Amino acid sequence: MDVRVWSTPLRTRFRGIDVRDGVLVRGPAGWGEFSPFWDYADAEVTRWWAAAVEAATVGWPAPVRTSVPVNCTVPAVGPERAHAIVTASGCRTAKVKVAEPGQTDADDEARVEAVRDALGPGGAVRVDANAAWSVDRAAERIAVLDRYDLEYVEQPCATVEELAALRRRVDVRVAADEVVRRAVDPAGVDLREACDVVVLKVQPLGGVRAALAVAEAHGLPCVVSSALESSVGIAAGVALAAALPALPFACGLATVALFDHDVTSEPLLPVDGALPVRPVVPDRLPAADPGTERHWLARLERVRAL
Ligand SMILES: O=C(O)CCC(=O)c1ccccc1C(=O)O
Ligand SMILES: [Mg+2]
Repeated sequence: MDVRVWSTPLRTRFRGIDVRDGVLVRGPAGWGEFSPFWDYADAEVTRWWAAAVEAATVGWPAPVRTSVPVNCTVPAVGPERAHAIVTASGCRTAKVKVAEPGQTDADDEARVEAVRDALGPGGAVRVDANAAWSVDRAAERIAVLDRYDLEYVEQPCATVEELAALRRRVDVRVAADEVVRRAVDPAGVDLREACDVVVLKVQPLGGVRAALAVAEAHGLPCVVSSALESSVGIAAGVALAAALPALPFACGLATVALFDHDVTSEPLLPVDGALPVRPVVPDRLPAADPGTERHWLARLERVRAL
């Protein structure tokens, strides 16, 4: 298998990282991406590797749509940057990071207000708290942020039980992300009382087919989101979104906009708020330094041996 390592700075710090890197592998069906974050242990990333193997060896199920509506992703930046990110994206839906460590409630409010202002009343604003809040805190914060009209709140609390308790107390839809993708058995998690929307990510769930099975098991509306992949990994997310029987919400697949460099001369960036369903050819990999290269090849070797 052809293996290539890539690395790029991010335009804005996201999820505590400033540089994103990973591996692309080529097989008979095309290119696959293996790019688990460095804080994931080997045992947790075998599903990420399975996603790359699927893309490279068998490809993906047939699409039922030709384009995928997407949201722009607004990191924990100030209100002016937030406004500019939304406007530049051309998207009608924005996902705003909130509850970032080191920031205040006022920072979140200013960011969400700026995003609502940039979108106008016809756009959709969702927030992602990445499991930061207790049930009480979440109820309080959601009441405040919903003054700007929220489409949903993603992973406001850490556990399924907390999400269910919160959901009884708020009117805003709840989306489940970490409780699904970090579960030992993502299809087996009992989400019935816990959420209104399920977030699906191709690499953490083990590929497009595995993610489709998770969607079917839960029988809830799904949003496909990225794990901050290069355009090769985003193409797998687009394939999943394009194969889902229903797609009622915009997907979180516009994250190549957060990269300084992509792996291709034709990045999967939104046009009029949507991504096309098309193959991606990695013809312009941003080279990784020798140390990063060695770390990825060693990690890949260890994970393939599991
Ligand atoms: O959903 C989006 O808009 C972008 C993807 C995203 O937020 C994300 C990207 C990498 C790791 C975690 C997350 C997350 O949804 O929490
Ligand atoms: Mg999330």
